[in-house]
Amino acid sequence: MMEQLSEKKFPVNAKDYTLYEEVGDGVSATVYRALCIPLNEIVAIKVLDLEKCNNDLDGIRREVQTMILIDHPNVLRAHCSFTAGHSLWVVMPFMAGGSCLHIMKSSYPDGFEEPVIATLLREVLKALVYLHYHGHIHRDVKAGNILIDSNGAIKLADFGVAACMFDTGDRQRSRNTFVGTPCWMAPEVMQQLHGYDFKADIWSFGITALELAHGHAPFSKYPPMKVLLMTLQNAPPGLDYERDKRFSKSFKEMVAACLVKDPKKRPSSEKLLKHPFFKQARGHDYLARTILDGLPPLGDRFRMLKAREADYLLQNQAMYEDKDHLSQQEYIRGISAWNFNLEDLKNQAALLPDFDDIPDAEDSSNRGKLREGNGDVGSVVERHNQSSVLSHEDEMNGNHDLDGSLAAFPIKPLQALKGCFDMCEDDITASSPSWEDTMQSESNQQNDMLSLAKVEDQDGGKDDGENLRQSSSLPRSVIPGHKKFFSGSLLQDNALSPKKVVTDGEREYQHPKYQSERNYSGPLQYRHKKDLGEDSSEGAIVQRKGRFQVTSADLSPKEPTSYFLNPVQGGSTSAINLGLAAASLLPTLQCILQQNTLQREELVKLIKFAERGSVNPTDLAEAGTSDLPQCVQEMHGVSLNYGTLLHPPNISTSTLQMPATSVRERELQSMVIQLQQSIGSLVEELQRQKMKNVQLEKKLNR
Ligand SMILES: Nc1ncnc2c1ncn2[C@@H]1O[C@H](COP(=O)(O)OP(=O)(O)OP(=O)(O)O)[C@@H](O)[C@H]1O
Repeated sequence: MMEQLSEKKFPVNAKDYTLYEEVGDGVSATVYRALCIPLNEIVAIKVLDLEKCNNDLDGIRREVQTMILIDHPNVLRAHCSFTAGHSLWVVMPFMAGGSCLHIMKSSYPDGFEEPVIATLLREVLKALVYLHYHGHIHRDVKAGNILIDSNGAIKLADFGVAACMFDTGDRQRSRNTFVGTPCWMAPEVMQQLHGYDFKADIWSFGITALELAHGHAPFSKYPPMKVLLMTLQNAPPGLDYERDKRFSKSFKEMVAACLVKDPKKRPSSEKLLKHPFFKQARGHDYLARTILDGLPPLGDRFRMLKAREADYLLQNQAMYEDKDHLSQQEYIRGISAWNFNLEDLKNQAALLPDFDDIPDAEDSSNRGKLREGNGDVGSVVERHNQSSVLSHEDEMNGNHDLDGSLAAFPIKPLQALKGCFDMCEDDITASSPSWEDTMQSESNQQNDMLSLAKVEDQDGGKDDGENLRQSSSLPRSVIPGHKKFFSGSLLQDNALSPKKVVTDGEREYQHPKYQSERNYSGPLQYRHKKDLGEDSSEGAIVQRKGRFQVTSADLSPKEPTSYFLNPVQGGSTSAINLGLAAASLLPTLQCILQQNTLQREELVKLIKFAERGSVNPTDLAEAGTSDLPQCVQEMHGVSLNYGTLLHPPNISTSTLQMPATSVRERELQSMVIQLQQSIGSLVEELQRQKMKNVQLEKKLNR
């Protein structure tokens, strides 16, 4: 099928297509059913508003390129792409069933039955095996990106084409933007301290399994900031409470194996594919018979869902008053498709109401298992940050007061690290040691290439390790007149950017075959170690640095981007609309943002410094210790004051004889609290300015 498609020449001109009804939308893209007139074929066209993604056009170009070159039956491949006015059109096969999220929303609000889930997930996993093998991290695995065609065939969609959509120039410069969707995002991606690899997709896969089982992802009712905190602090979600009785032990084990906070302990996609849970997976026709049968056409379903969303928004308008600069629609969508950075996240969260009063099964599931493995997180906050003391019940629920959470945020990464990376095997509460052990030893003995070949055989797909090159050559004919797009390697440029940052103490492998692989802007950022014979299941790090640790200079196109990008010249839509009055605020906002970023960088330095454990209490007592991070030196006076507060002269001898490590820990924590407070006030200021900006913008638009 894919081969046939690739033979066809899809025209790269808007006039050759007739757009029909809308069948989906994302952050800044709308998807239409359409007719390709010359080929008389129904297609889907994703129309991206380039004005909303002015800052990473090169990244988008690469993502589309990837989508075109991909060749696997379970991965949605683009036929071609081109610009039309200020939009980018991506032409794809039409997946008449829509996304699993849409199907659940319209017909299975409480999730699918287990055999359906196993069938869906096995197809997704095959896609991940392929992508990971070829060095891609999908980064946005979720039910909304699992598409199904009229025959029940499954394809994983969306290569982060929209991942940059929310990035403004400032955000890019802030160098700490996340991409992905908070509910599905792995803790290490949130932490941003050690880089992440393809195991991040395994976490998202586990969350997607829960989403398919319940009809929604864990924590999906919460604002992003809260999701972030809950993911970092709580024990991983799982299938282990009352309403999950209907699910088998092997399903529970499979989910538990994916949702381990330490990425090294998560199985690779290949290994996971051998999990007994997938034995119950069936064929395409089973899906067509079960979940597609009787569904209205995709366009009608989409219209109904939109109408429901609009109703909901209307009913809850009061809740959102004065917060209209937040995207209400996106929030109601269940925070799917939020691409955000830490600072924006805090700002957004500060403006959202607290939803803690909504009872939720996931919360109750967390009762009793919270703090396992990272039990000190909450207590540290209680000891050291009076402003963010949490009630016991809230803590047990993982339902921290939002303000408290915000206030406490900067202290958390330091603590949460313990939870994320020192997590013991107990995390896999329901996990069967027998499966894990068996898989581990099997995997160690097996030749990865052989097992991969087996997987591909099942698909009838081809993968002999040369696939990347083969697939690179396949679509050369797809876009006439754009050969330069395909000349040379798929991963042609930017790989050896002199600005590439390698995490301390860790090397970045570059196989000669992939030496020209890019190192930023999207999933093609990492290298695979298989060719070296290293076992990827042991967490071989293929990516040490995400696109968002790259400076704006790195992001400047390294080759002409005229392929589809001529209409866009930078400057966000909002900036264009601001007008003079609003523009006068910009320097202030930029200044605040810059300060904010600097503060954060200092914090990260501090955290890294603390991790290295090189701070010694006496060092802290000596002013001007030169090798301490700047922030430690600057905070020196504060640290001593806090030290006095924490250990007043009349406290007990046992406290005075506290081990050096805990003294050091306390001192560092007090510094972090100080930094946190100044960040807090900067964030507030930024927020005030943003509000003003929005009001001015509104006035101007009237
Ligand atoms: N080829 C397709 N056929 C049918 N429907 C599609 C197709 N591609 C996308 N859709 C629908 O459109 C929705 C949005 O598409 P897509 O995920 O690509 O946009 P996005 O802007 O990247 O969104 P997000 O950021 O939420 O993932 C999908 O969830 C799906 O329901």
